[in-house]
Amino acid sequence: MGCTVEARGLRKRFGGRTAVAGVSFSVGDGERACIMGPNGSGKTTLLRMVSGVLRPSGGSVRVCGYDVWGDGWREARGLIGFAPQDPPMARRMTGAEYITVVGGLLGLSPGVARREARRVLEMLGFEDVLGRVVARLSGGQRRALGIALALASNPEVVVLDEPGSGLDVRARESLWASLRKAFKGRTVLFSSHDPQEAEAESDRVLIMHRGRLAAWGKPRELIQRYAPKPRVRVWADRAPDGLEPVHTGPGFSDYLIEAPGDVARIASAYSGAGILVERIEVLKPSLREVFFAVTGEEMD
Ligand SMILES: Nc1ncnc2c1ncn2[C@@H]1O[C@H](COP(=O)(O)OP(=O)(O)OP(=O)(O)O)[C@@H](O)[C@H]1O
Repeated sequence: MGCTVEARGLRKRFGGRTAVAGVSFSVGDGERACIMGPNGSGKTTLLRMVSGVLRPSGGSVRVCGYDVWGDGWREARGLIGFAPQDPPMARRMTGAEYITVVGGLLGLSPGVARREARRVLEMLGFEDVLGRVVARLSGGQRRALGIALALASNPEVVVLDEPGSGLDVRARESLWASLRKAFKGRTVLFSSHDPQEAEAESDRVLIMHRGRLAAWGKPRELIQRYAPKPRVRVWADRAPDGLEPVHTGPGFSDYLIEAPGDVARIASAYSGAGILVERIEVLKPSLREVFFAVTGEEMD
């Protein structure tokens, strides 16, 4: 199970606005790729184009060798399961009706759609949503229903738009524990705002910034390439002269730790200047630092 996804020069314009500005990447058979980026950077637009839901303004995407927006669309669509961040659902339907009606639009028989969706929902611990009315479901429960539908057709490629968003840490961990089982062997693309989630759950990370690909690679390689050194963040209402921060924000300054003793040297520069330090934290190299290094912006 599983197959490759290859995007070449994918572009999307909405009126005069460019949402995705020529993005190329490939995800190998059975790999899990995470698309990271701030709000509005083009993640959803990219995932919708890859899934065959939104027609690109230019470029191409192949899934298992089939051209999603060309003559292979029928085969490609049958191989992809897409779970939008906020799946459109009629509020008066029950979860089970949603699965059979929308599953039917995707070509699934009612029996297969219900059986497979129930199997996935049991794995996710959300089987009770089938008997409940959509209007009474939480955002997380609706997302679970969307994910169950995406997996019901037993797709080779699974595309999930921010599966973990809006969930607290514990709910997100339990969702991922189940997703890992449900994914087995499949090629997966998902988007996330969370660098920790990206690092833990993906083999490759694609960082989007203003519709472009700012960096692409394995998490460890990206960290090694863009942010190999730890930083120390000092929280104080001002910074002393003579130290060179790599980054400053409201109430804090960041300094690179380049040699043993740097943290003590920085702390004593603050105390020597008579500045009261509220807190000092060491930021280990992570995708958060990579994101900052390649885009010049902090992840939210
Ligand atoms: N249907 C649309 N019509 C017009 N503009 C759109 C449409 N969809 C997206 N955009 C614009 O395209 C850009 C990228 O949006 P997109 O939703 O892909 O970003 P995103 O990275 O997924 O953001 P978020 O993290 O907030 O979900 C934004 O400027 C957005 O306003």
